[in-house]
Amino acid sequence: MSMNKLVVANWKMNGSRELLSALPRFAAAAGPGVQVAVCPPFPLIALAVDRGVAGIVVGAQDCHAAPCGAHTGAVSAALIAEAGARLVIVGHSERRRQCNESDALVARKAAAAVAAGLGPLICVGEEDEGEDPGTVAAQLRASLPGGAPAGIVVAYEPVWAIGSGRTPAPSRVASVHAALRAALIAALGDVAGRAVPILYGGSVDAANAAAFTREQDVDGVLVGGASLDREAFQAIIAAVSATVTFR
Ligand SMILES: O=C[C@H](O)COP(=O)(O)O
Repeated sequence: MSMNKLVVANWKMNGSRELLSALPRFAAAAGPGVQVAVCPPFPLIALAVDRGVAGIVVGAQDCHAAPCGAHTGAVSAALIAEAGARLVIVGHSERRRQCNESDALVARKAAAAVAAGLGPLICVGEEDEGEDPGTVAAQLRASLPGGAPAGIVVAYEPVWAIGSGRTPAPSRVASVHAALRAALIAALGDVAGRAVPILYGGSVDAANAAAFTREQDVDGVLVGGASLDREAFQAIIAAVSATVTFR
């Protein structure tokens, strides 16, 4: 049995057409059982897909909750899927903060993603260091789409760790992930709840990535700043690959 890992790059409002030339290098760094995904800004999604790099999944960073309509500047999940993306980040803390996105809106966006055939990567995380893991689990419960949604990924991103160079101890990440796993099992049932990958995000780098992904229920990492540096992201993929075990 393999224990697979997922390494996701969130370029945020960064990156360039030129940086897409690094995709083959990222794919080459992934060992067996490791899937790499890259989420560039919207204008680069179709370009990234058109590169046709085997082993790289392309994703978006947000979608609108409505299937279509008069929402100037917004992008629907269906159009993201048509561009060739396979997943979409929803509920990132930067959008929750900067765009006042609520758990209920995140849940609607996740539902829109599922309806369009995309896997929603739902982000949750506490604002302040040391908050009860139950707070994060409650945020996840309120951010999940209804029904029996397919393709969900969850990312635990403590807000205080994002872009700060500070990280929680791997054991703290493991305890939050355990609470998130329990919430997923309660909401989706045992089999579906256990199948959802739960990623850690927040100041992940090549030096700490392996320590997180060795923990129980840490199924990969969501990487911001370090994913913009070719060498750094390649090293993160390699470090996570080294933690994959087969038995
Ligand atoms: O989506 C990525 C996270 O916000 C983490 O960003 P960071 O790796 O720059 O801390």
